[in-house]
Amino acid sequence: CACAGAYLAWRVAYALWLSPLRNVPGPFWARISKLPMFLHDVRGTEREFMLQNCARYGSVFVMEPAKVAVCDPDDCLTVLGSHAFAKDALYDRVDFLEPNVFLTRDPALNRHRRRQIGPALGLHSLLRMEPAILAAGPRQLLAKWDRAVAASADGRARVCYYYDFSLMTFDVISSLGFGRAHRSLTTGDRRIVEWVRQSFTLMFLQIVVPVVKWPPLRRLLAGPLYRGVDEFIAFGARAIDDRRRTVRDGPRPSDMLQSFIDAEDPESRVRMTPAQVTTETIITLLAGADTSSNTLCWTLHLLLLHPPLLARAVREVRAAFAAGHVIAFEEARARLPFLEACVYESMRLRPVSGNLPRCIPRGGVVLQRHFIPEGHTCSVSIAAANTNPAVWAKPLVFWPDRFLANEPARRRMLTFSAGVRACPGRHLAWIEIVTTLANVLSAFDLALPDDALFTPRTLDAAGQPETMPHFSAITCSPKFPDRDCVVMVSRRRDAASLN
Ligand code: HEM
Repeated sequence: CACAGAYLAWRVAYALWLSPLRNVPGPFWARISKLPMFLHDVRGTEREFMLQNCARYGSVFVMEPAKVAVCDPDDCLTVLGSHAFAKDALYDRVDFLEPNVFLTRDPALNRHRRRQIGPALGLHSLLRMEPAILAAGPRQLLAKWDRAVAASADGRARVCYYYDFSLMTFDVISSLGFGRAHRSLTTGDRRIVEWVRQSFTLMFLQIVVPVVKWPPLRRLLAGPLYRGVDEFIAFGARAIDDRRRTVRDGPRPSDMLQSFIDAEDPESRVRMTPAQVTTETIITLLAGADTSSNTLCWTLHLLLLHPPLLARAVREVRAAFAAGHVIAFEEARARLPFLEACVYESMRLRPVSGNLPRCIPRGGVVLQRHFIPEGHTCSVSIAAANTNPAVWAKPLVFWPDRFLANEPARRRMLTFSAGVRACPGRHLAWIEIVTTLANVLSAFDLALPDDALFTPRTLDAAGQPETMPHFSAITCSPKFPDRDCVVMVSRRRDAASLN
């Protein structure tokens, strides 16, 4: 007890008088221990921690004894802009996947791999894959909702869009990455979804409780997870074998799998091994499926909470496209500026990406006039930067018009990160999100159910419609999707009758 007291006294004395961060503002307990942040992480309230402390202490504050939060958009660009701010050493703890583009902290490997996978994820190449994206994405979703409406007693189906968006985005990336049509949204086959969940859980455990990696304990503590991941990797390897056999006698499909197999780093002329191809495909699923589907959920939720904006988006879609026309991405981009602005605004206000932890490089850095020395870490808070009142007018209001014909505002929105490790999957995400929303608004009328808890009339302290609770882990997702992500769907009426 005496030892614990002495240790605590030393921690307090160090934090208040000796720490290089002693003059940086921040909550008292965060200076003393990592525990407050850890508790926010496990409770999924990291976003609140960042927003509240940014409002209270400013754009740089102490979030752990040797770590600062970065909430000013220009500072975020400084940190994200160069490989000098390497990813946090925590990423090294994950060892069940080959070194890959997402987890690696090595700038050389990251650049090399981005040159290999980049072309497949570029807009031109994705537009060639668009028929497959639309088939696994919006077309599949529309067909499912059509069947639900047809089966309903009164032409109004009650749909939980959280699960449907989630299965749909898994189907899109699985189809492109494993080389055959995946239709879990239609068939209910959740094998790949389960494997992805197991991979996420194992990743989390390896980072937080690294003892699960110790061979005598790994099967005991996390046996099913390791088995699931092994099956996932074997599944990817089979997909590559199958593809090699089929292209021997037939045409080369233009999908992500083929692009990854053929990808060659233009500098080193090196291609990926089959194991690397599988790992990168798994990484795109981990990085790209939940992020895209949760963004769809937040956008639809926000539109349902703002009926005049929803009606405006519907009018725009129906004025631009005839009923029954399946809207493709380039068409949507050219003719649906307001819908696009709604997606930007939802990504700004409800970014699904969490904090991005980085190491302070040699020589340290000055952020908001505070010198942060090397050996410390920082965490870019996308949520706080995207709502920083120094940059954004009415930061907590859902106001899509701010993004209409406003390129500088679009560039300030950090949801896909920025700089050297910015999201390489953003074009695929945009294609999925915009084509899904455009086609849904074209085909169906949407309304909140009578028992909805969050409606345009339930207002928060700032007088804005209160949004559903969320859980921030790797992405920020709805906390009670069965209760809060429900919509009544019916076939479209005349757009003119919408208010
Ligand atoms: C709305 C959807 C998405 C959002 C908001 C999003 C956001 C992000 C963010 C913030 C990062 C940086 C992470 C960090 O530095 O730790 C990132 C990286 C990454 N994302 Fe996305 N992403 C989305 C969709 C996708 C999709 C669809 C794919 C794949 C097709 C993808 C693949 C990746 C990869 C591979 C990285 C790692 C890049 C690197 O470290 O060099 N993402 N994403």
